[in-house]
Parts: sequence; structure tokens; C-alpha cells
Amino acid sequence: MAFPIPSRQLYIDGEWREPIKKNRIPIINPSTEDIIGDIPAATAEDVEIAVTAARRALTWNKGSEWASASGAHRAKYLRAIAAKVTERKDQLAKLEALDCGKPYDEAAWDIDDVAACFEYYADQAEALDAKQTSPISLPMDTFKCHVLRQPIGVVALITPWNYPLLMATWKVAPALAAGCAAILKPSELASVTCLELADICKEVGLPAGVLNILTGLGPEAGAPLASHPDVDKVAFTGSTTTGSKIMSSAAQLVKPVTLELGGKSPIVVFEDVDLDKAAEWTAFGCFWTNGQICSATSRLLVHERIAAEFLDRLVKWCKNIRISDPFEEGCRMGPVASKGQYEKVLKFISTAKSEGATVLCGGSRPVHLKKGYFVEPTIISDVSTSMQIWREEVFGPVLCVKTFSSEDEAIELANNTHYGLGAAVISQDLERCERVTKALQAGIVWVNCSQPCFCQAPWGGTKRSGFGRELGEWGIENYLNIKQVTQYISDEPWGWYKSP
Ligand SMILES: NC(=O)C1=CN([C@@H]2O[C@H](COP(=O)(O)OP(=O)(O)OC[C@H]3O[C@@H](n4cnc5c(N)ncnc54)[C@H](O)[C@@H]3O)[C@@H](O)[C@H]2O)C=CC1
Ligand SMILES: NCCCC(=O)O
Ligand code: NA
Repeated sequence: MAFPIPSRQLYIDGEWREPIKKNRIPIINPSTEDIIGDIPAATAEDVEIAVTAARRALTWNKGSEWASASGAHRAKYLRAIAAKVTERKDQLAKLEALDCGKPYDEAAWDIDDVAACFEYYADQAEALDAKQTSPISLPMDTFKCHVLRQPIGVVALITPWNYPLLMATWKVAPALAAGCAAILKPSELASVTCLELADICKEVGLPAGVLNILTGLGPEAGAPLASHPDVDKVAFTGSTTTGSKIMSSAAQLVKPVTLELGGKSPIVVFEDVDLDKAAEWTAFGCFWTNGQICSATSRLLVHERIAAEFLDRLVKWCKNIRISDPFEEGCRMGPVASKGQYEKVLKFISTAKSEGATVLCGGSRPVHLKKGYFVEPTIISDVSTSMQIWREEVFGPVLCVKTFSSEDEAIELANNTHYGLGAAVISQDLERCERVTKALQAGIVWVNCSQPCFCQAPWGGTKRSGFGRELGEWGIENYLNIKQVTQYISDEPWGWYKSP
């Protein structure tokens, strides 16, 4: 599809700014492998300017314009951004489909979620004003106490390419609601819509420096941002390897981080399910977003009594997934996001085969698509718990399968991972679902579904999937300092020491 990609600069201090080193990074359309534009490449020099701008925005007019303004004041900007996102939904969805290969229908859904998330955090910003005055009851009536919730300060938000604008929004919206000033560093593999967010912020007159958007490479732009001494907090979504690096550099300055990292989430299908309903959720849980979801339920555990019949149904559902250019009518799977990702996914499949696993369906490029980073929905069986395909995140459309014979065995296999982001359980027995839910080591459990995500509910992982919770009322807490204010209200002297 020919669609104009706006040519943008870095967004710093409310203005477009060419990177100091003037470098740019090509934008590649993963459906065609064509270069369709370029984005600016920030380096440490630009990070320095952006951090200074953010710091100034916090303290501008003693903070009265932003950091110490009311939540209601900031909410107006968040609502204005939401309205502009909705107004530009079609353009943003098209750009996102071009940039990261998402089916257009999914991209449009994501843009709705972006607008809803800005609206939600506008509500949370308003709610913050009411919370500021609520007293804390103390056991002594000579004292009164309340808590002040104040913005943490300048925050670095580093985000991935699988949901380019939505993952940025999960951080930008609560950070701004809290009164922080932010520097967003989206993934170099899909930054286009984040630069359009900058354009929207300009249009709605967001105060200068409150949100700065630096596109660029991880080591060149992300690393100096994360380690900058004047950045008060880092919120990161991406690979566990990069998350660990960010945590190490933050540790040098005792800087708080929240990390939303990889996963190898299980989906447990019991013997009492409706086979078709369960098969569709299993496919959606792993193949939505072309399989590139941190919470993808990419390890299927199915009861041995129904395994053969269930897998037969599941393969039929998978063969029916329309894989095509993201703009074709009815597309339900596009390409993976980059050449690197394509090669990585195929390598995972070949390693699985060489380790003795069986490819039940898929496993390669679809024959009808000669160009683009397309991989068929792939199901791999005869898997053991020592195999790479069982242990490591693929971040592509690859599901691996094991069977179980009892609830206890299912739980043990489900928890047999270093990760702990998502998990799903499918059964008509809701008591069993409740037992299994409690036993699963994960931050998110889906019952009789997999992946639906609402900005009202907390999101985040355990184990090596990271820590901290985004979204919901927890999302804004990530960007607030809690300050205890205790006042002595008695007219009597304290009277501990003998009066001189
Ligand atoms: N949990 C999730 O949502 C995601 C997981 N991944 C996993 O990570 C693998 C690699 O994908 P990448 O795009 O390379 O992920 P990545 O974790 O390297 O990139 C995520 C973000 O971190 C930035 N970054 C990279 N190195 C950095 C550093 N040293 N300091 C600060 N920021 C840095 C990147 O520029 C990007 O904005 C994928 O194959 C997938 O398995 C990737 C993206 C999202
Ligand atoms: N549905 C949102 C998934 C977010 C993530 O992959 O991190
Ligand atoms: Na791209």
C-alpha cells in the first residue's frame, strides 16, 4: 500500500529537532522488505538536551504548569491527546501496519486502546486530586497525618516494537497523569507512530518538555538515557537481556525501575472443554500480533485424553488463519517485524527439529508469499522440558505442545519456566480453574480465554518476566513518590525533656 510516511525529527522541548549527529535509521516495511522512509537517530548528545528540557518542564513556574498543578489540569491534555488519536485513528493504524506488519484490523484495535488508555489516565489524574487530602488515622489524637502523592520527576520510558504506540501509551499516559516529565525512547524497529504522537502533543499544546520523544538505537540512545544521573526512574518493556542491563545501570544510582520482560506463558487445556472454542483461544493466545506478544501463551499443555482430537482441530483452525499483507481484507496474520526476528524464529524451528521435536503444522514461509518476513502459524509437538523451544521465548508464531494426565502435573509443567508473565486455563469446571489460577506462577491469568487486555486491570510479571505493575490504578503509582506528612496538632508542649 502506498501511503505517505511523514518525515520527522526528534521531539524535544516541544519542538522538532534534528539529531546533533544528523544520523537517520531506515524504516523497513516487513511485508515488502522495502525501505519506506527514515527516522532520526538520537545519541547521548540529544539525550542530554532532552533530559535538561524535561527537568526544566518540571520546575517551570515552580511546577505550577505541570508537576504541582492539579491532576484535573493535566487530565485536560490527556483527553485532548485521546481525542486527536481517535481523529487520526485510520492514519495511525495504517502507519503501524506498514511499520511493524500488524494486520490492519489489529492495528485499528490497538489505536482504539491507545485513546482509551489516555482517557483512563485522565480519570486517574483527576482521582489523584481527591486522594491527596485523605487522612490516615493514627493511634494518637495529638497528631494528624496524610500522604502526598508527588511525581517521581524525570522518567525514561523505553518501549518495544510489538505494540509500538500502545506500549508507549501504557507508560506515557500514567507518567503524565502523575505529573512527571518524560523521555520516550521507542524501538528503532517501529517508531513511526510514536513520532506522530509527538505531532499530536504539539497540536494540543502540551507544555514544552513535558514529553520528549527520542528515536534511535538501544545502545546509542536507550543506554545513555537509562543511565543518565538526572533521570529519576526507568520504565522498560522488552527483552529480559536488555531489562537486566537497564537494571544493572540503574542500580549504580539506586534508581527505581519497572521491568516488563519476556515470557513463555502456558495455556492449560483440560479434558472437559468445547474443542473448537478452546482451539480458537489457543490459536489467538499464541498467534495474535503475529505471535509477538510478551504474554503469548506459547506453551500448550493439553490433557492426554483429548490431545489427539484437540490437536487435529487446532491444526485445522491454524490452517484457516489468513496470512497476507496486513492491508488485505480479512488478514489475520502479517509478517514478523524485522529480518532479524524472521531469522531468529526460523532458527528456533530448525533447532526444535534437530532436538527431536515434530512440526505438526507450519514451520516455514507460506508458499504464496515470496517476499516479506512471513512465517506460517507453527505448532511443534514431541517436546521435552529440556528443549530450547520449551524454555526460551520465540516471540513469533510458534506454539509448542506437551500433554499431561493430572491437574498436578499440568501445574508443574505450567510453572516449569524461569518466566512468569501470563498463563491461561481452559476448563468448564470453574472450581478447577480457580485452583489452577492460584497455583500458576504468573502476573496475569486468563480463564477460558487468552490475551484480552483492559487498561483498568494490572499488567506485569513475576520471576524473570520482571516486576512492577502497569495499567489500572497501579500504573500511575509507578510514577509517584509517596510522601508522609505528619503534623503535631496539640497546643501542649511535647514534654519529653525536662524544660530548662
Ligand atoms: N517483552 C516484550 O514485550 C518484548 C520482548 N522482546 C524480545 O526481545 C527480543 C529482541 O528484540 P529487541 O527489539 O532487540 O528487544 P530489546 O529489549 O533489545 O528492545 C526493547 C527496547 O530497548 C531498547 N534497548 C536496546 N538495548 C538497550 C540498552 N542497552 N539500553 C537501553 N535500551 C536499550 C531498544 O532500542 C528498544 O527500544 C525479541 O526477539 C523478543 O524475544 C522484544 C520486544 C518486546
Ligand atoms: N495486549 C498487550 C500485550 C502487551 C505486551 O506484549 O507487552
Ligand atoms: Na519497521
